Amino acid sequence: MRLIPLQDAEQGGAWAANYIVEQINKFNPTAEKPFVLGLPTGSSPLLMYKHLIKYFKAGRVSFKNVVTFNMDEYVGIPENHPQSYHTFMYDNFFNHVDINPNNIHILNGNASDIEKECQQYEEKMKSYGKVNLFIGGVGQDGHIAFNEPSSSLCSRTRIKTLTEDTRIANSRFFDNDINQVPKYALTIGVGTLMDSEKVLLLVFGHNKALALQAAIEGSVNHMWTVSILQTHQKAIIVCDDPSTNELKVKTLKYFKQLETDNLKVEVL
Ligand SMILES: N[C@@H]1[C@@H](O)[C@H](O)[C@@H](COP(=O)(O)O)O[C@@H]1O
Repeated sequence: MRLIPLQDAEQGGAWAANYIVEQINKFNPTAEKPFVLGLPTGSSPLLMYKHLIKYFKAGRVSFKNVVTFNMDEYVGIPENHPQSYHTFMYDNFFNHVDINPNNIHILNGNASDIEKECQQYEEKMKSYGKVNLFIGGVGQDGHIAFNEPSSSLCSRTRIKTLTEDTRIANSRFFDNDINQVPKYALTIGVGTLMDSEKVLLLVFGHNKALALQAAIEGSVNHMWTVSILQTHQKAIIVCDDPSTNELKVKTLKYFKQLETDNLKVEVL
């Protein structure tokens, strides 16, 4: 696993956006052979999207031949609800770039047959071969997508019950009222994420320090689903300074030395 310890979320967002641009351009996608990109929501990727839009407008990247799959979506709120992940993605990214709407995939949390919806999502992903790069965040309890503690580390796309911790954390988007936060979500599984060719996680803020420690220094454990990335061949975690609070000084020093040449951020 690579750890990219940067100063703040601004640098982290720019680093991740540059990495995505580089990966897409290197792949040289076409309509027949698109680049498949997995995408997250939440506050962690906001600056990354901001930079991606800027790089698109500067002509550094095109999303014309990029196919996207989102990680998750709430169950039981309308697609056009201000806090749905559909709304988030169009407002913060899709409406500002040249992506073909037919190439956008987001789970339908209002599907009448949830099981079928999840199975078709998996099949659609497989129809492209694999996801080339999945971007993610992490919850305070170490969840990736909505794979809450004790999720099977081999899980596939399915419905999950959100923990109280997650609902409290996400209530900041719902007038600080936990009762407005949906109880369920559809989410890709841990296994689904692990099938991606590359995974890049964004971890920012002191409230993510325990999750980052579990991810880097802990043992692989279903109570911290993020820890499974230790068994992925090509995983990168981009983090800011406050999120490293629980790491050993030695651990942080080691990664900083390893990545000396890669910690310069091009915020164009
Ligand atoms: N399902 C999402 C996760 O995919 C995300 O990683 C997490 C952290 O969000 P934030 O980046 O806002 O801290 O929130 C939600 O629970």
